[in-house]
Amino acid sequence: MTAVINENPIIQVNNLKFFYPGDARALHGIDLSFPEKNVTALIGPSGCGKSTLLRCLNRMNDLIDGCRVEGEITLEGENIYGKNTDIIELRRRVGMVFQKSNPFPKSIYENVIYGLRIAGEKDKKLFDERVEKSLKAAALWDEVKDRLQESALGLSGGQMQRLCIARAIAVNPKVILMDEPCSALDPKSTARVEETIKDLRDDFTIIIVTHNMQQAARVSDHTAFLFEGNLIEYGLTDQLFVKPQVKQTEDYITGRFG
Ligand SMILES: Nc1ncnc2c1ncn2[C@@H]1O[C@H](COP(=O)(O)OP(=O)(O)OP(=O)(O)O)[C@@H](O)[C@H]1O
Repeated sequence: MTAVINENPIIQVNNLKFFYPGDARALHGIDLSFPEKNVTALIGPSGCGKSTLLRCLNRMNDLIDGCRVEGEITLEGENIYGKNTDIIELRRRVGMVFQKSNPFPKSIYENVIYGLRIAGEKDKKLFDERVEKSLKAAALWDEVKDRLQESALGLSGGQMQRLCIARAIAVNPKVILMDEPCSALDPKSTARVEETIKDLRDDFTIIIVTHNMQQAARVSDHTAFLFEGNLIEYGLTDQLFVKPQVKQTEDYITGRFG
């Protein structure tokens, strides 16, 4: 199914096909546009291609030897699979938060400014500003402001995940990709991260993969439902969950399969 939501799209996916090594096709020609400063959820049963699609958006799949991409993805109008794409700059503009938080064995402060340091930045005043701003945006500042020089590994699981969000924010991305960011968290930490995601939509475009349909319904503005490498339905989250247009979507969200 082709779905286009022309509400200031920041990313456009055009006829995207993705093949794992051995020509195993995981995406069969996806057309989808992600509106700016919105939260879009990718849902669907295990193996439907959610993570593959997400990882195409900042070329994380390039790390897999022998994979192949066909079609086009544009970020602010530019083809990210073009010959002249600077991958490091692409991943600065399209950051990523993983399923399992992955803070570095460094201080909280150093974790947040990590991306700035590797980009060659040395300005201490800018570091200080960026640490405060990013931790505030990730709703972690109040909990850590008095122990910024302590190891990030001493934080709780939920705090570590919000630190990873702060680390992604610190390099001023346009888009933040999140792959099951709450799946390793308890319900209270999940609620904090979900609140954070909702707050971030004022400044960033968020694309989140989730197995949890309640979570998609709580945090996202738009939802895309994938099945066996195809986009089945895409629309406003409220409409998709209340009045799905396609029988397969209805069957999935009502728990008939999945
Ligand atoms: N590195 C890989 N090499 C080969 N095939 C892969 C690889 N990663 C995923 N696949 C296959 O691609 C298809 C899509 O996988 P993907 O991980 O994108 O699905 P998903 O919807 O995110 O699933 P889940 O919800 O279980 O994480 C599956 O058939 C999967 O087995």
